[in-house]
Amino acid sequence: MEKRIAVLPGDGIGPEVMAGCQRVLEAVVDRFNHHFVFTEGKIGGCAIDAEGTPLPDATIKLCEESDAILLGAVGGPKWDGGPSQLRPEKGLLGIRKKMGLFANLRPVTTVKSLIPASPLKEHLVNHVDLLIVRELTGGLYFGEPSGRDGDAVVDTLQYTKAEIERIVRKAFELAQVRRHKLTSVDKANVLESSKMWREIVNQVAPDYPDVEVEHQLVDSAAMQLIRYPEQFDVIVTENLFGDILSDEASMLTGSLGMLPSASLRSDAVGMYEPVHGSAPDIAGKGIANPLAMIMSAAMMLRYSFNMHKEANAMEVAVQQTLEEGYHTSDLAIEKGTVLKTSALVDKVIEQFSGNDTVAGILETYA
Ligand SMILES: NC(=O)c1ccc[n+]([C@@H]2O[C@H](COP(=O)([O-])OP(=O)(O)OC[C@H]3O[C@@H](n4cnc5c(N)ncnc54)[C@H](O)[C@@H]3O)[C@@H](O)[C@H]2O)c1
Ligand SMILES: CC(C)[C@H](C(=O)O)[C@@H](O)C(=O)O
Ligand SMILES: [Mg+2]
Repeated sequence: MEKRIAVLPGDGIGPEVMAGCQRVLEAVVDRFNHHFVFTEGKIGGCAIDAEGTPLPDATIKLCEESDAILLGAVGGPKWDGGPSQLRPEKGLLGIRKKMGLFANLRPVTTVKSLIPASPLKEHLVNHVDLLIVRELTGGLYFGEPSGRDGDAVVDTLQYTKAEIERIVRKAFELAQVRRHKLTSVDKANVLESSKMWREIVNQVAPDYPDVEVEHQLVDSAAMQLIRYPEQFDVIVTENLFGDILSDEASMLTGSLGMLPSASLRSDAVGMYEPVHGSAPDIAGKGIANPLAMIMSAAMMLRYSFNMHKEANAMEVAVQQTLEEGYHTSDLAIEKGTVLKTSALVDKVIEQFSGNDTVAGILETYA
């Protein structure tokens, strides 16, 4: 099956993890006779340098004409301090908005071999498997007015009922196919937007009688994620809270370099982006963890292309590689082997021929 994939590597470690991800994808599709056409576009700092804008028209056109988008990361100190329209991050926010990608799914799953190294191991032995559903095209990131007026500064937190309802319904639907629990996170003791958010969750809840609903205030939820992470199945929350809670939750897996994400709308088109950023402190060293990017591509196979067996094979390959002790230096595995980015990608690819579990998945479905 032919699929057109827009590839936006971006800045810093973005191109490093994207290169690895594409190699794994090519290894997977070879086995299934798919035909993926990868077309590269510029976004973020590299686009500012080349075209004078973080989101060139050509990149928007490429994304609009593609079946799915892979995004590495944008930003870095080189572009800090410029005017706000010339920030790499504007390119990322712009493409999310332009493509209407309102639902950002950020799964957090612990890996067995990483648990012994965690200070939270008592909780992680019960295997944490939660999903943060972050609203992605509204809230403080996009509200107007936003800007400065002399010594005053303003950002606006704005949502419509329709924007809240569509993300809340998406989260309920996801809870229905998981463990039937939804935690809505807000700041309803202070914010009017959160009060409306909570009302809407309660209004639509009767449409999903098989889902248990609870509300948590965001400050307490941040604490609960560390104290008792097994309590969560699906968490739904607004844009900024979701941004912060997902970086926090990444530590349950051992590294920010482990968290993938899918940015979705109502049809099959989606953008797949690791939760992490351009990691300027390690960029260019060849040591970035490519697994978040690789697992984001697995989400693309699942959500945009309906290729569940291929997605399973990619995810199992990643798990097995870690179980065998191979990892990048951001993770701590007892008696493990630290590898550079491209050597770890080689190990993941080897799983497709060498590992019984992955080979089994491939054989069963091929
Ligand atoms: N989606 C995105 O494009 C995105 C997301 C977050 C931040 N950013 C941008 O990235 C730049 C740097 O931001 P930051 O330093 O606050 O966050 P960051 O996520 O880039 O890095 C935070 C820390 O995590 C480490 N890290 C992140 N990803 C890693 C990986 N794959 N492997 C190993 N270690 C990894 C980094 O080395 C760093 O120590 C900023 O310009 C920011 O705006 C972009
Ligand atoms: C770079 C930034 C705009 C972005 C966000 O806040 O959405 C990032 O932190 C993320 O989590 O994807
Ligand atoms: Mg973030």
